[in-house]
Amino acid sequence: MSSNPLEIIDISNITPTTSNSILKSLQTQGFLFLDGHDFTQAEVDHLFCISKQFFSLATQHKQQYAIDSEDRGYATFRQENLDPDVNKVGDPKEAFNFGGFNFTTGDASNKSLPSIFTESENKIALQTISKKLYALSIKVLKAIAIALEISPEDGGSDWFGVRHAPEKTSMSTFRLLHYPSVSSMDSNQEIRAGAHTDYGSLTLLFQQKGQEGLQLFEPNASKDTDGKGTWSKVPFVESPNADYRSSGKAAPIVMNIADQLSFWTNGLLRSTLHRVVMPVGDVDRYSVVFFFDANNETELVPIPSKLVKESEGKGKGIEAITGDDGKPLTTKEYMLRRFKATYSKGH
Ligand SMILES: O=C(O)CCC(=O)C(=O)O
Ligand SMILES: [Fe+2]
Repeated sequence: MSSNPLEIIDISNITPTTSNSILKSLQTQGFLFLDGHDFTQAEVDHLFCISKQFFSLATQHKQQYAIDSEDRGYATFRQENLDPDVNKVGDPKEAFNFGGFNFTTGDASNKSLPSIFTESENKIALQTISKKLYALSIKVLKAIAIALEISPEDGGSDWFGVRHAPEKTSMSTFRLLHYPSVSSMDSNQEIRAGAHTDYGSLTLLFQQKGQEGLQLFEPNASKDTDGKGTWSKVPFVESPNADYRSSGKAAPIVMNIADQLSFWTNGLLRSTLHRVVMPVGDVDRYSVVFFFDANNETELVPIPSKLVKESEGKGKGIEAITGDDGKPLTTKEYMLRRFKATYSKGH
């Protein structure tokens, strides 16, 4: 197994120690592995099976569900470009986005869905997974609120919870991704997903053994790099907990901080640059990503925390994204700005 640069944190119980370890990893690397979640391996296998079946459909069929202005639906090969300054032809991948969630039911509100996602067993699996992803994200945000010592008068450990209410609209997106193998592409391209930071609150990611390629950028990770930083591989890891492995729990889930949580904390938490590179062998990569965002009208204002106050002016703070009129942007306004720059062919 390749070496792992990230902490693996068990979040089955949110204690002050767990909360502080989460905060520390998110301050230094912006990435970590979550263990002690309640996803089973069978559930994750089913999810990847649904994904594979969808992507194996004819392109013409998939394009009937073309991505819309709300970022929902199918993005075809090379439609998305996460690093347009460097990549002129778009990323060599395809994706399907579910959005407009009601997390109390787990239902997305895409205008139409291919039948593979609505067949009863698959539909129930997708609803269950969406609800679990919501619950896991809220749990992590609660731990972050505890570590940030937000006082009860200011909202306490529910500070994030009220801004990520399950039934209120948000831009949260559940995304299936497929990066075709090199041979099927006949290309020398090395990057599968260009370098970028994510846009919302936090991101959760499932990947499969033998299909690695995700890398994160670590500034000044090594003295050899002249202060420029290095790209570190994010491997697939098994749980270090033998009970979890033997009881059929899924492997630890990759988690990273996205831009808005970085803004909210005056840059105390790092929204880390990451990318996906080609694998060593000739393999496809399937990954599943959950981008979790605050409710649409949430204003991007600093979190009432002493730690956040102390980092004012030190990191990428709110001032970097306030509108020209000096008013704070809302979550949705910020997301729409970023989407505009990401799609090479538009929606
Ligand atoms: O496929 C992956 O591992 C990462 C994808 C990603 O970073 C993204 O879609 O934002
Ligand atoms: Fe990303």
